Amino acid sequence: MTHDTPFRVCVAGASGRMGRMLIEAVEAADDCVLSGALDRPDSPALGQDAAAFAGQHSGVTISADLDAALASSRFLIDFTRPEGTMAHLAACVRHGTAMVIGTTGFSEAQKADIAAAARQIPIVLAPNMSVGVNVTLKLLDMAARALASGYDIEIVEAHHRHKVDAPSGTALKMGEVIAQALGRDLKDCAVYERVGHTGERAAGSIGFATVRGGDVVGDHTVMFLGTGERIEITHKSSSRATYAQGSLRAVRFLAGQERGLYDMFDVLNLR
Ligand SMILES: NC(=O)C1=CN([C@@H]2O[C@H](COP(=O)(O)OP(=O)(O)OC[C@H]3O[C@@H](n4cnc5c(N)ncnc54)[C@H](OP(=O)(O)O)[C@@H]3O)[C@@H](O)[C@H]2O)C=CC1
Ligand SMILES: O=C(O)C1=N[C@H](C(=O)O)C[C@H](O)C1
Repeated sequence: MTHDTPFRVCVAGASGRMGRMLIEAVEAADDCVLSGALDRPDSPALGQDAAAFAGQHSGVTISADLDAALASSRFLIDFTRPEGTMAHLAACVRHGTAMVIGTTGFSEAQKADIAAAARQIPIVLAPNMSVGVNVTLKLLDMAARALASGYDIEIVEAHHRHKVDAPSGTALKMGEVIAQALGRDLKDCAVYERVGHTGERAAGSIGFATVRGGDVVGDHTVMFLGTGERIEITHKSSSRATYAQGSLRAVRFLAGQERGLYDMFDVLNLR
């Protein structure tokens, strides 16, 4: 698929935290135009101008009419909830619309459905669109290989009080990258909670801890805990703009793809 600029971009979850950030980013980008803004049928935002929250006028009205929005769009950026994304996915396949999916919390079956849809349309799926987090994933791969024995690995993440899934998609991806670097399967070594008489730490496990509160945009720390020393690799987001800018890089990348499932390593040439 190749597309002429400006890229016609529809944003799902238009009145959400990320939806608003994405609408501002699309409006500000020279090579993109906002062609649709979607929200749920019961959303109080329906009928409003998509940029009204910022005191601006985009000329695009927030609607729940998926087919109408996709008919005039070549790309859908979706940061909603898994059930929303799955409904949008089916419609994008019908319309041949490329998708950037930032939603987290998918089940294994939902991930398989996304991979199946990517046989027909191009999709970028990533739990974190920021350049910094994706570079951090590469650092973690290197650290895990170098510290493969003698170091216990724990992943701690913190997010705002409104986040509904845990651990974060980013923390899970960090766990997957580390497990893969160590030749393990995260499913076999992840420990998601500890309470009561837990016994000693299981050798080779990867532990997760979740903090929720306030307006934390997104903090992730991976600890490699050895004897006599520990290494901590931390990424902290201070603005959602980095996720929005990463999403627009994904749109530009998808403009050159016919079909297939990609992630931000593909977009950022980090593979
Ligand atoms: N990949 C990345 O870089 C990032 C990923 N995320 C992920 O993006 C997602 C959204 O985060 P955030 O913007 O903070 O969440 P918000 O709750 O602020 O926004 C979600 C939006 O999606 C809408 N929505 C919810 N359910 C559905 C549905 N079933 N169908 C259609 N629309 C729906 C909401 O509408 P309503 O308000 O009416 O419910 C709202 O407009 C989360 O999964 C989060 O983890 C977040 C930041 C970065
Ligand atoms: O819900 C959020 O806010 C975020 N979600 C993503 C995740 O689950 O990893 C990315 C980022 O951490 C912000």
